[in-house]
Amino acid sequence: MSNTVTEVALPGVQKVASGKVREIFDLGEHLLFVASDRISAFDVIMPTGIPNKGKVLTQLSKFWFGHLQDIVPHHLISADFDDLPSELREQAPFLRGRFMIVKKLEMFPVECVVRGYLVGSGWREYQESGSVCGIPLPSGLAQAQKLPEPIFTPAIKATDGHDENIPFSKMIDMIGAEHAEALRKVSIEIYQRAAEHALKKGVVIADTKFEFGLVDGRIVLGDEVLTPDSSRYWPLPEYRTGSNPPSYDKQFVRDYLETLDWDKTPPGPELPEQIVQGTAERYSTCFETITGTSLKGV
Ligand SMILES: N#Cc1c(N)ncnc1-c1cnn(CCN2CCOCC2)c1
Repeated sequence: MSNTVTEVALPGVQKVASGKVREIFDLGEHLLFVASDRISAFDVIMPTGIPNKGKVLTQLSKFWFGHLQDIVPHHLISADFDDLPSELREQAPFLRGRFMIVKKLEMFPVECVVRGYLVGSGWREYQESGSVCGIPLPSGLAQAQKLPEPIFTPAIKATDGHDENIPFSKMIDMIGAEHAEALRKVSIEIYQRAAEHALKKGVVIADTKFEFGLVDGRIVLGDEVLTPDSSRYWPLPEYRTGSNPPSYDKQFVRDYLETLDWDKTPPGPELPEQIVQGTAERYSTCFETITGTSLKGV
């Protein structure tokens, strides 16, 4: 069984990008996205992986791409093992379930963030200014309160790797008003569709980040989509306003790390087996709750 925590290298395939938990490879006509089992907490990658995390996040993206394709086309071509090139099927069996073959897009250099609830950096900014990313909000909102309407708060990837919120006016300067307005509209629409579906299943999707690109001048949804890595997932039964609600997927890890004398800088501490197994169960339960299907057999 390969180690799906360390960076993936694939025979005869060029790696074009590497992120905290994913790698991107060039297959020639298409790209190959590979999701590892790495997990980060407090922006630090843990040395211990979560079994099947990469598979869960890949299969969740596949589900959401299908669920949203009547609103916006997407870049996913296949996540089926049989569609991999034969040398990868033979030499990288660990890819099963944790990869996406995607169309090459002309990417917009903007992260399209939609916030449905007042939490995180948005809550901190609201406390100081009564607004989020320059968007004025009603007074008297509580932490984690559902916003009257979802808000669109674009961001760019700063040189240090962190996300930097930008005003919508800067997004217009970067990509033009027509594309900026189209991305804002479609981002809010697909967030609302997904949040409504998840809520019926007992899950709050508080906010999320989309990425888009162009193919033949048409807007196409890229990246991963509506996963617990790109979104805040909260279990509805534990949702309360007035504090930071527990994360559906990462709370076990966060609570454990808070018991340690760790300064939240790398390297992260090893995770005990019961934290690993409990988190793995949360991810597979999350997948089954959202999709209504089992991960077995993927
Ligand atoms: N998805 C996808 C995709 C694709 N389907 N085709 C070509 N390239 C990419 C690609 C490669 N890297 N990234 C992340 C770029 N982000 C942009 C916003 O800012 C953060 C970084 C996307």
